[in-house]
Amino acid sequence: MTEVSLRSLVKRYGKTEALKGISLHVRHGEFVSLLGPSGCGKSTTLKCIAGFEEVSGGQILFDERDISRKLPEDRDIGMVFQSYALFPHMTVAQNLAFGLEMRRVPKVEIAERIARAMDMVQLSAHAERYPKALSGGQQQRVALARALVIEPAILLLDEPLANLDAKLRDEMRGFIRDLQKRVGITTLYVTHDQGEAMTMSDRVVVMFDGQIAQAASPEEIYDHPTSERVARFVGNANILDLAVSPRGDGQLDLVLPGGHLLRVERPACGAGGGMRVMARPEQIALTEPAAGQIGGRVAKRYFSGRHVEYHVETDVGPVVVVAPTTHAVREGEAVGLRFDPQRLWPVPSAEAPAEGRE
Ligand SMILES: Nc1ncnc2c1ncn2[C@@H]1O[C@H](COP(=O)(O)OP(=O)(O)OP(=O)(O)O)[C@@H](O)[C@H]1O
Repeated sequence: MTEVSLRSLVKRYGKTEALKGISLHVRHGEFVSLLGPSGCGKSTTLKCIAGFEEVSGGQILFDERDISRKLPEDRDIGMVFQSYALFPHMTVAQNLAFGLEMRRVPKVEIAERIARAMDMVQLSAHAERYPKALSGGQQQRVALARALVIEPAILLLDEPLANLDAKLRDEMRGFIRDLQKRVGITTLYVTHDQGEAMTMSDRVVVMFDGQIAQAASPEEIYDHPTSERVARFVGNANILDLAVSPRGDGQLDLVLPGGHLLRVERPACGAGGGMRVMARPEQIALTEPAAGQIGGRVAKRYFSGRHVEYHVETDVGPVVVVAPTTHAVREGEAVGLRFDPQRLWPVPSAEAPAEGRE
């Protein structure tokens, strides 16, 4: 197993600075997702690690070895792309054998390793088929087997599920994660799908504009985003403009329009500057009007089968609440909203007014 360290990595394409000095440490056997909108530099990061792109500055280390200048074939990586990139004129077994033959692995061992890899991706019966005789999901499993059969130190996956339909994508998430755990291989996974990143990863790295905005566990990213932008990108977030007053004991007082006072933890990321308050839709309770900390009126109601989403007009602006389907509130009805101070999270905001305003 291998650790990966990126140190102040810079990549320029002409005048475009695709990576603006990113630093990241990926531990032995860790599954880390790079998540962000199109053009934020996810694929460029992976290509630099793989050696398909030359870095413009900074270092890439595998364990303590600086591999920034090594050729891709000398980096000991396995890679899977969005397009399956299997050789169409070769059978599945031949596709897997290719990388091993290049590495001059003895024939007997090649056969054993192919058999093991095919078993790992549960496709042993398909070894003699050609790629076109396989479904998209099966082809992607072959691509995984081909990446793993060379027993690389690191596995790099660039949007491997993007070409699959929604149901298959869900199945493949679990499949890839289980396989990665079994093999115990250090893995970097690129996706713009936050559901994928959250369900599969030990750690999620959120990137914007060639920089890392936050790197943390899925739970930490979801509950404690370090900026409004991360809060909005990962899951649904109500960002509320409330009067925020810092206290001496490391907490913050939030004052609601009706006068209710909520005391919340002051996040380390909010040391100075403006603050807004994040409330996740499923963490707000819908009540009778009199029982709410603030009042509102249901403007829209969307039933999704699993839950109901309410868009509520309130004194602090529109608030989205997700409630169980047992709630039966109609559009136009007056409601109350209750916030759990433990679940409210202040986020620094460039645009928000300074702390302490009334
Ligand atoms: N070969 C290239 N030549 C010039 N600019 C490039 C090249 N590859 C990437 N870029 C630019 O670098 C930036 C980062 O691109 P990158 O492909 O890493 O983004 P991404 O986050 O992977 O996006 P996507 O999800 O759309 O693939 C973008 O502004 C892109 O236009």
